[in-house]
Amino acid sequence: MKVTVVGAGAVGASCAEYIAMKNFCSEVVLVDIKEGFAEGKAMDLMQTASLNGFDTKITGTTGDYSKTAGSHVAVITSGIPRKPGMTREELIGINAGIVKEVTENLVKHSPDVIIIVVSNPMDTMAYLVHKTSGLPKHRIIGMGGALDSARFKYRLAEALESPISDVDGMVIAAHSDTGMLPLLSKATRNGVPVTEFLSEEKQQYVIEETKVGGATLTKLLGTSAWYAPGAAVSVMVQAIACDQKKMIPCSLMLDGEYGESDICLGVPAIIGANGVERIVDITLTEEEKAKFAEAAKAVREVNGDLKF
Ligand SMILES: NC(=O)c1ccc[n+]([C@@H]2O[C@H](COP(=O)([O-])OP(=O)(O)OC[C@H]3O[C@@H](n4cnc5c(N)ncnc54)[C@H](O)[C@@H]3O)[C@@H](O)[C@H]2O)c1
Ligand SMILES: O=C(O)C[C@H](O)C(=O)O
Repeated sequence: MKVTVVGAGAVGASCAEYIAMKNFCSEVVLVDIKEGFAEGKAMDLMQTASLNGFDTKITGTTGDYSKTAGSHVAVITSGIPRKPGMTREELIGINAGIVKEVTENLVKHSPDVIIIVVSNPMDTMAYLVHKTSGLPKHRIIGMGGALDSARFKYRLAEALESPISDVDGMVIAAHSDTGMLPLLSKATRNGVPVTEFLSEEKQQYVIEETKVGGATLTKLLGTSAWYAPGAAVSVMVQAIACDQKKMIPCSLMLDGEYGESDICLGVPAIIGANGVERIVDITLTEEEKAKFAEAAKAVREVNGDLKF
């Protein structure tokens, strides 16, 4: 299994590191536009191989996409991250051009590739990849829900004062400060609804902290997060590489599912060797349905700013 990661910055390098450490891929190719940067990151990571005990070969290239030929999976992390006080949507002006160009280069050299889109605003960037790549829809997957769900579980465990391994939960809808939908109604502690343990006030705290999870870290770090995003991508790549048929919320092109069409939004899906094996239709409460529709409306407005 050959994986390309475009953008050797904070998220791209973290993603390459987690993929290598889990030892399920033969090769990871890092690509960046900054001269020598991907080569340097690849060399540094390869010098951890004997220390961390992995055999994955990591190489780097400055924009030579012929080195990515025959990739099974490609992860797009190229583009600028937000600074404190910004929204993800404000990145569209610079990132749309980068994502479009990168997509064209990837597909040219790996026509059978499955693309995982990370660059923000992610739901809109995933939509852009659909509109410009010509790839079938099961081979384009936006990463947001896997990360947001991990943050939801972190906040749930904090509120429950429980180990994170006791907690399960999922976030769907948009990967944005306002459009995220943490499904509190379905979150559990060892199979018991978390609503049985948490006061109304604590439930609201968990929801609000989850939704602004990325903004909170951006304020603390001065740039956006990378460890959990890298780990989330590695889980998705592993689900494809090992045909795990794992249920992961991902931003996918909808065609009537959840009442929406011609938009990429976070929904639960089975991820395996073919990329998206199927979208899972779960029952939402009336309030959740309304919030999903509201998130779709906001993402559609941002999509309207795209020029193809
Ligand atoms: N979807 C998510 O959950 C999620 C999570 C974290 C970050 N992000 C997004 O991922 C993106 C990257 O974040 P980061 O922290 O790694 O930023 P970063 O600045 O550390 O890295 C981005 C890299 O992209 C490279 N790049 C720019 N244009 C390129 C091009 N045309 N071809 C190849 N490489 C190019 C840059 O040189 C840089 O090294 C941002 O847009 C950020 O908002 C998304
Ligand atoms: O918050 C950001 O801008 C980056 C990313 O989308 C995240 O959620 O960490």
